Amino acid sequence: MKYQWFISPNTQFCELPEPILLESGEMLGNVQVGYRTWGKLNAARDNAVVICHALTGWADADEWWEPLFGPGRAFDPEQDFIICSNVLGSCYGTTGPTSVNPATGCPYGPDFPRITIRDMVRVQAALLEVLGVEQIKLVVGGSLGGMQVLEWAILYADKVEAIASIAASGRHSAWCIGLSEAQRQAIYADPNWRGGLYTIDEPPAAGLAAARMMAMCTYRAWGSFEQRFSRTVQEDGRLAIASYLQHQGDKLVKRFDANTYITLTQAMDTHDLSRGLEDYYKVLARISQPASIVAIDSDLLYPPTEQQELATYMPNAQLSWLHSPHGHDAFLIDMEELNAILVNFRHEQLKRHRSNSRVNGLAPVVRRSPFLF
Ligand SMILES: CC(=O)SCCNC(=O)CCNC(=O)[C@H](O)C(C)(C)COP(=O)(O)OP(=O)(O)OC[C@H]1O[C@@H](n2cnc3c(N)ncnc32)[C@H](O)[C@@H]1OP(=O)(O)O
Ligand SMILES: N[C@@H](CCO)C(=O)O
Repeated sequence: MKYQWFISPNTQFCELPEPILLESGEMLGNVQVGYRTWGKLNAARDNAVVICHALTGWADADEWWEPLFGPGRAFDPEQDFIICSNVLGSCYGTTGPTSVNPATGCPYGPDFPRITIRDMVRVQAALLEVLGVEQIKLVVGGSLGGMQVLEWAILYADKVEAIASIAASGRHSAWCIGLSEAQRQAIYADPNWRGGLYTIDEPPAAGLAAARMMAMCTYRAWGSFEQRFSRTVQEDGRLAIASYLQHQGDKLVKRFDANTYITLTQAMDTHDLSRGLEDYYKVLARISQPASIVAIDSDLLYPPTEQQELATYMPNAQLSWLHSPHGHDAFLIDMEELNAILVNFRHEQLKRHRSNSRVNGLAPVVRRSPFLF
């Protein structure tokens, strides 16, 4: 089987001018970022909307969040300068385990450094610096994207005007870490894994497929599987649910890399907004931007209690419910409902901005410090 990287022809690339100091203390040089933009940066350089993607996502947000784009929708290229970049450590155009390590001339593979959500956000911030963005209207994302959103609010508090974090938590739970570890062990158990030093023609496909099958069960919900598959047996004799999961596993293997899966799930496991700072609840209290916290009522992976906690301790947060039978992945499925939540939040943000401008007079345009943290 041939590995196929799906990097869309629309992807743009940026070589970051400076190395990135990772949270581990390691310097990562020659960082390339794969990204997309829609709309134009305005003269004040303050109309940016940053979209952060989920675990196996990529920069083409107008594909996987297509109904959220357009006039009057959550993201309007006539008004917004919308940016979505592939995360650090991924295999869709940004430096990660499949990239060539300049020190060896070979792909990093398992030697790619351990990274964190903060490292991902610092890479995004460095890209925005290159693009000339001064101020960000909104940072938005679901799942892994939602974790990045929350880190953005803390790391770049002076740049970020509002956030929308969907189906995410402020620190990865034991439940999530346990599920991720089981998925990684499935990859390690594949004889082709070879400590991560597999070849492009013999990847640990069975292990990665099994990991995806486990993950898919956590991205959906009991009711949605019952409704869709029940105990149906297909003409080929397989249970429909088994056949569906096998299909999802095979599909991921054709578009994703096992070392990348390990790198990104390990990064998610480091997620804790309070790491190296102070008490977790005090850190949540620091997030003072207007925040839309979206909970999916059927989410088994990041259950609503986690978003309720975020909204309780973040001083300007509002909790919205995405009612769906589909579980965690509802933010990629029930997009009209999600769009309505985000449109409503953005309208309120605009009203607040206008009434502040009336009270205070128009704020002068101030040249702010660069994005470097
Ligand atoms: C925010 C982000 O950045 S993430 C970026 C977007 N993420 C992704 O695209 C990740 C991968 N995709 C997904 O997670 C999902 O496909 C979603 C959430 C995007 C969409 O979910 P859904 O529309 O419910 O797709 P669903 O889970 O039903 O899968 C449909 C597939 O299963 C197949 N399928 C359905 N039933 C069966 C069955 N019994 N046996 C075999 N295959 C089956 C369908 O034929 C279809 O195949 P295809 O995708 O190859 O055309
Ligand atoms: N379905 C998402 C992961 C869950 O957020 C993805 O494949 O990226």
